[in-house]
Amino acid sequence: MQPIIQIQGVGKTYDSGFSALKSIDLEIRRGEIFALLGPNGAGKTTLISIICGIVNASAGRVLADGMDIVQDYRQARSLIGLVPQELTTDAFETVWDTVSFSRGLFGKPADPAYIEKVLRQLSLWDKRNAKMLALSGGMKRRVMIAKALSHEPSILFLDEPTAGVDVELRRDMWEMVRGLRENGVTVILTTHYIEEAEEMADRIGVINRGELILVEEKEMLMQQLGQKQLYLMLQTPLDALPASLGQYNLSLNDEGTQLTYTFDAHHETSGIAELLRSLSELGIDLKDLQSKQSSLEEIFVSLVHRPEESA
Ligand SMILES: Nc1ncnc2c1ncn2[C@@H]1O[C@H](COP(=O)(O)OP(=O)(O)OP(=O)(O)O)[C@@H](O)[C@H]1O
Repeated sequence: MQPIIQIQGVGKTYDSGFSALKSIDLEIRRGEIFALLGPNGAGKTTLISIICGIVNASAGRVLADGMDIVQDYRQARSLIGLVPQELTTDAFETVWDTVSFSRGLFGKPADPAYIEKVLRQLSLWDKRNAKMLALSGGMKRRVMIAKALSHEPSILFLDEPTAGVDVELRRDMWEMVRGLRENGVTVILTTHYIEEAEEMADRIGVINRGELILVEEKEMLMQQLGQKQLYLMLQTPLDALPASLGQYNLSLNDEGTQLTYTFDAHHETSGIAELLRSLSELGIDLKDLQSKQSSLEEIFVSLVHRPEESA
């Protein structure tokens, strides 16, 4: 199946001479949730803006459902909904008018039943006659999503959708994004919340300093990273690991004062209970213990802070 978005050799050098994107090649699959993860200034917004026709690429091309976003701009753009980072609405307009007007901008005939459905989905129905200025920040953000969905796009871009929103709204957004995917909408979100990518995405792309440094299935990433460590601080230092603990994946550190037990976080039984029993049988007393999950965060941090780049 043809990818819904094909990004081919896309580069961007701003007028200032700053090279924000090097040469990006990426294909977005139909119906997936793709998270573009990267630190501030990595180039996420620039890439999205190019795909949405807001910023011109300096090199390369982008196809949306096979259509060139420059040559076939109108057709390609009508497939795309964009929820930008900044809230841009007319303060004195009502929610209903704002969202209906957006639909009109794409040349779609009015469809009050569809607008109602979107507003209800986003828990905005009760607020339909409220003026934008009277809404809370979270509600305004919901309106931005409603606007982006108003013309029934098959691709939705969410640029930092949950930056600065409360936990409840974040959950609602995730719920909504999943609902959209069930209806066949492809969702591309940018985030620097690793938790968000972990929770939502089918695939993850990591972008740093204008380069796409990794694109991977989330499950694969999590499997590779699905290790957990348990640190056991000992009352009395050990000279060496007792032979009877050989069955456990253990290492002795910090001059014999700490045992590190590594286990598979996805395995049903961690082996922790047995290990603690074995230690107790050997008379090894613990001062403290701590567990740590190796997470997407770690791979992300290690990827974006590669030693050769920090030099
Ligand atoms: N119009 C512009 N002129 C010059 N440089 C720009 C312009 N717009 C963005 N940049 C620079 O390009 C780089 C990438 O910016 P971009 O907004 O794409 O990053 P981002 O990954 O979306 O970051 P954030 O998470 O902070 O939104 C940054 O260094 C930014 O300062």
